[in-house]
Amino acid sequence: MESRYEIQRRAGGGAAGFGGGSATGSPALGASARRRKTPPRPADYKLQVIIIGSRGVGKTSLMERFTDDTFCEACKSTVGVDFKIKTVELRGKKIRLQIWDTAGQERFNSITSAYYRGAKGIVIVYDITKQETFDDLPKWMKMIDKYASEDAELLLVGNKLDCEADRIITRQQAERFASRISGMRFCEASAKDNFNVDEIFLKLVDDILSKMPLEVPSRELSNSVLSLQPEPEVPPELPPPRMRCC
Ligand SMILES: Nc1nc2c(ncn2[C@@H]2O[C@H](COP(=O)(O)OP(=O)(O)OP(=O)(O)O)[C@@H](O)[C@H]2O)c(=O)[nH]1
Repeated sequence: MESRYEIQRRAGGGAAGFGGGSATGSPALGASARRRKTPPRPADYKLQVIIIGSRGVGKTSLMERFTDDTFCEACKSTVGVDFKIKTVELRGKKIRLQIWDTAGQERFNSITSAYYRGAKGIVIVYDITKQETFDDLPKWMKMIDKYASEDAELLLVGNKLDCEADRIITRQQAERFASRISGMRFCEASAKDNFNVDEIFLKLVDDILSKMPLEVPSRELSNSVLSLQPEPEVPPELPPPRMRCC
């Protein structure tokens, strides 16, 4: 699939994620080291999530913050699509999450649209400091209607919450937008400050899993999401936790 499309691979990017691991071991390893190595438990599920939204809203930054806990101040624009893999455990299941980061530039729509179909979850990002990125949302919704699976979970994310002083789009505006779309959740985040980033992806995965038949006792389901990572510290200028979506 990759060779059919233009895929930009950033340093440390997704290419290594597929088929990764070194189950067969390397000749340089001693026999005892090889014996000691326990093969990782295979994933129970493989899920694909796609991140869409206008140019420069922080799609790549959100993905990289979640997968590698890194942030790039001056990133190159994504060309076509990129992806990263992260394995998470939720609801007693091991999930191999494949995150597709798409280019925001319209000229890549014919490439990126091919990745909507397989996505169980779609993160639609705008920049809270840029009106045009919010005005573009109906355009992204049209792409979803046209190319995505009907049962894909939708999450609207207002990114760059650390730039509160430059905010143009109010939380209420975005909440109104999300409330008009059936099943769409809404959340504000900051890839830069690592605020609400884990929550975005984990909540989305949890919503996807909640629609799948799982053989897990119900008492295990109650404390699944967010037990993976400690709650991020809330910077003083950010809204109190009860305002957060995830
Ligand atoms: N202040 C702030 N800047 C951010 C945040 N997230 C991303 N940026 C910056 O915004 C710029 C664009 O970020 P990207 O992650 O490349 O945006 P993108 O949506 O992937 O852009 P395209 O690939 O062109 O579609 C970069 O300079 C980032 O450093 C954030 O949460 N806060």
